[in-house]
Amino acid sequence: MPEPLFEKVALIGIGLIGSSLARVVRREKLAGEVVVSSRSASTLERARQLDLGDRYLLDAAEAVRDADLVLVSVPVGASGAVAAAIAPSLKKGAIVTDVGSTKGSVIAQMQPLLPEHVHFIPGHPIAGTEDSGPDAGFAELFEGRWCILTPLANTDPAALESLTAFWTRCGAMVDTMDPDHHDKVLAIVSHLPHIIAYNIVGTADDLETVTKSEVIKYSASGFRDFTRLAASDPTMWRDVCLNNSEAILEMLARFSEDLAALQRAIRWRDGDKLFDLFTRTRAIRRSIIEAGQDIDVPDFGRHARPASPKP
Ligand SMILES: NC(=O)C1=CN([C@@H]2O[C@H](COP(=O)(O)OP(=O)(O)OC[C@H]3O[C@@H](n4cnc5c(N)ncnc54)[C@H](O)[C@@H]3O)[C@@H](O)[C@H]2O)C=CC1
Ligand SMILES: O=C(O)C(=O)Cc1ccc(O)cc1
Repeated sequence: MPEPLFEKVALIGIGLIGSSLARVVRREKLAGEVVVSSRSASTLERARQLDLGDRYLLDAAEAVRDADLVLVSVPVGASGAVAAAIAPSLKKGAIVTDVGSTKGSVIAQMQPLLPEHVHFIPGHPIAGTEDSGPDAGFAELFEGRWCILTPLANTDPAALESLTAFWTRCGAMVDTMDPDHHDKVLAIVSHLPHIIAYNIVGTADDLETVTKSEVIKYSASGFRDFTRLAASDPTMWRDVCLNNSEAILEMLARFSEDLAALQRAIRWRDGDKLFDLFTRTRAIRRSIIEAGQDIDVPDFGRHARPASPKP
């Protein structure tokens, strides 16, 4: 049987991502002891009912005491407050990591507050759903998905190796990346799609000439796909927008320019232009499927395990 990778793991935040980590850590026996901490007593009680850990503490500072691995899974805007709370009780040599969707801002908030005697290695699993809270998590969430680590200039290679081994045992494939580059890449592949979804669903909701019941009744699958993303957690996405604003605004500017070009092609009945764009974008979808990254998020959370990644 494989050895636990860490003696004590502390989970700060036990929502979709924290609880998925708790479940996979338990299933794969990656830790001798799992300590769960949450800001709210009701969430902590729910985590206890779901049997997500060995101990449950409202006090994050108490939870991280003696922990070898600290996993921070809170909205990115709360990263600084969590770092301030846990800093005084972190064990020498502990690995502190996070799962936040933005990296530059999380590093700016946490790094200055964490003691030099810990290994801070920011991270981001590219895996999730539109649901939130401890009931929403599942052990298979990270299977076949990428986890991006953004080590800092002085990151200890042995600590990076341990964290890489951890994510690999959670089922993920690990890549390392510069934090600024991470924020640019994620702005286009994740943050903009959510913003576009929030916007189109908001526009439909605001229409005067089409009623809300018509939007619901006749929603084609294209619109329904947008509503899934637009149902994502408001706190989390407010924080993503405010904490990666530079990259998001840069990508939105590009997006708006390209949308204006598309609008122009429609107005001037430039069928060739439309056909060329739609052909190019169809090829992207096919490449995603070939790469085995076409996991159907709405289904695998609730009904079935994800398909194994293709080699
Ligand atoms: N939901 C998703 O699909 C993904 C989310 N992420 C990132 O993971 C992190 C957690 O997201 P989820 O688990 O989805 O959120 P969630 O809403 O399901 O859980 C958030 C947890 O953080 C706690 N929390 C909220 N505000 C807090 C505060 N001010 N101080 C301390 N704790 C606080 C909540 O009590 C809860 O336990 C976020 O940074 C998000 O950007 C990363 C990948 C995917
Ligand atoms: O639900 C979806 O389609 C997602 O895109 C999930 C997701 C949300 C945020 C992340 O930082 C990573 C993955």
